[in-house]
Amino acid sequence: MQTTMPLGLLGQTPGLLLTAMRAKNPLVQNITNFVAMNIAANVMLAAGASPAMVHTKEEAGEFARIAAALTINIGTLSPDFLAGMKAAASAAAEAGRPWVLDPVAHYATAYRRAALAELMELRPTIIRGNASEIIALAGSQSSGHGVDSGDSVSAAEDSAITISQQKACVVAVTGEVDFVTDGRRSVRILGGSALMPRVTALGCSLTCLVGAFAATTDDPFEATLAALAMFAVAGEEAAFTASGPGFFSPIFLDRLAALTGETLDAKARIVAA
Ligand SMILES: Nc1ncnc2c1ncn2[C@@H]1O[C@H](COP(=O)(O)OP(=O)(O)OP(=O)(O)O)[C@@H](O)[C@H]1O
Ligand SMILES: Cc1ncsc1CCO
Ligand SMILES: [Mg+2]
Repeated sequence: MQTTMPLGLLGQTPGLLLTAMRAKNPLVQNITNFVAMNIAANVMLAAGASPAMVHTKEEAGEFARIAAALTINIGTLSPDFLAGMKAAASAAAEAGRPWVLDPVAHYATAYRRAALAELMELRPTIIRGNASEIIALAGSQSSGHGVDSGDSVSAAEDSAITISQQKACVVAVTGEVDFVTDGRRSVRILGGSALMPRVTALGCSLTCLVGAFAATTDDPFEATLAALAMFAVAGEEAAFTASGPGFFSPIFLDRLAALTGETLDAKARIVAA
């Protein structure tokens, strides 16, 4: 691991957590969007987790009591999805399970803004978004266009720290260089590929994978760091052979599946922020 972080800051390295995650094969409930459902499930299976896309209000709360972690993504929101999200997040919190929020384009419409405010009341363990989403979540002016970011991660770092301290949660901002903070510890993760934002729903899939790691350790900061490092290394490796976004997707799945804990720790580039 190429890290300048003081060793004492990391209890479990991303590689150790990857090995532990695969051994556990955690059942993760994902209430995600229609665009992401298939790719996110494939990403999780390739990485070594057990995804279940269960969202309707009649069963989402009941299922959250069975699952080891829950992820919620507002990308293609509807009243039924929102009711399922609220039931599941409440049940996860009651059962002491971690839940991860992906606030896709929450700034775009009044309906999304109101829904996100309701979900924030249910206290996510981890929030993962792109730079525009995190800047807007802190109440600042962002330049997002639809679901895509128009801001740099570096411009979102202060917002991420503010949110993590005010809401007592881990916040991850992804982009060319990722940033993760729990309000006390902050790191940047280098790697990935410029092809990744040209394939839809990889960020949404990463949110689901964060859930799998959050089911593996009691430290949501280290869980988030491990999932982001796994994407960074597999993405960088996939880009060596991918000719464009089309072939990147299947090669990326193969790299996720082939990545060992040892290789992850050897190749991860994590820098204290
Ligand atoms: N320019 C880039 N260079 C390297 N990696 C990148 C780049 N842009 C994004 N990534 C990586 O792509 C993954 C998805 O992050 P991104 O910020 O694109 O999510 P997102 O905008 O929420 O995506 P979506 O909404 O389409 O799911 C992360 O692992 C991130 O590190
Ligand atoms: C393209 C798109 N539209 C709503 S959600 C989604 C997936 C990427 O966020
Ligand atoms: Mg997104």
